[in-house]
Amino acid sequence: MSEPRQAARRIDGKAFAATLREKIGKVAADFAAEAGRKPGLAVVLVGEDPASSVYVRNKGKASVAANIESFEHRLPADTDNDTLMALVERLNGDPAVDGILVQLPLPAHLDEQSVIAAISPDKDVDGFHVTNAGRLAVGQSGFVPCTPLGCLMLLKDELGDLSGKDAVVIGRSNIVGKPMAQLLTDANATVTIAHSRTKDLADVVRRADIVVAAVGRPEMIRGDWIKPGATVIDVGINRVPAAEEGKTRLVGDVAFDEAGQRAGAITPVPGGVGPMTIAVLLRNTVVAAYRNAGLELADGTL
Ligand SMILES: Nc1nc2c(c(=O)[nH]1)N[C@@H](CN(C=O)c1ccc(C(=O)N[C@@H](CCC(=O)O)C(=O)O)cc1)CN2
Ligand SMILES: [Mg+2]
Repeated sequence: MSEPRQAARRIDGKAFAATLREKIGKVAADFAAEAGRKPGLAVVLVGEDPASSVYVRNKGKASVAANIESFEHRLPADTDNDTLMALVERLNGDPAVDGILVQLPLPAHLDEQSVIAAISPDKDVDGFHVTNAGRLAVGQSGFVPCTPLGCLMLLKDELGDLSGKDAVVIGRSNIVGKPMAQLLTDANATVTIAHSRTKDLADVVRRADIVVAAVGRPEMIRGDWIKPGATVIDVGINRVPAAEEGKTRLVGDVAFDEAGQRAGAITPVPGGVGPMTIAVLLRNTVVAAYRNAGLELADGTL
């Protein structure tokens, strides 16, 4: 008779992010002592989307706690492209601002791509500018999008060397799936990118030692798709109706309870990948500050 399986280890992204933020705070203080000013992060929010408002507020609070100057710009929902571009241009030229972030999604009448393109690549701490996407693709140093870099940090902490591991990334967005696949490839994993047209997705996932789910569909990845012992990173944040009338709850793209019976380790939602996004944003901002000030930050410090 086979032994009942041990439940998967829960990868505590919240705790990992807290430790990282503390380290970033110390490096930011060192920067301030050397440069005579704190690193600066400008966050731009257009409109009043409730979730975006919370994320922007959290970014501001996390910045201040990590010795980073926070510049918050809240613009009305009917802001036009020219006004937004003029603000981005002003921030590009502001020496107190090391990082610029425009909170997404933007209202539908604004063109996200042209706004991202207007941000100076050297202040693009989200890593969304084509210049930074290109730098990542060809192995030059630039800014890497926060969510996939946070996932890589959790994976390395959990597994150590990723060399030769079979990894599947489910989702091919410019913000998560594509950069995630690039980072895993650079870490010498063997990477498959799966998406909505992938045939026999369950079988593709069953071969993987590492599963990164970033599809935006609640609990789509089922427990019996998971190879026993695999490491599962769930990027999904989906709000679904809760059992109690009128309430909602957050779930990932992975059916957590099922997958937790087979995985070796798994990130929860909430408390897994989400908190890493903001911690890595602060990290990228401090790195930007050192670069923009022409100061040396030793490799591997952050
Ligand atoms: N310009 C950007 N826009 C957006 C990004 C981004 O990285 N840059 N990412 C998301 C939103 N986001 C940060 O902006 C973000 C999302 C979720 C979390 C997080 O910590 N989530 C918690 C749960 C939160 C909740 O209870 O609702 C978790 O997963 O534990 C942080 C940041 C889209 N836009
Ligand atoms: Mg649009």
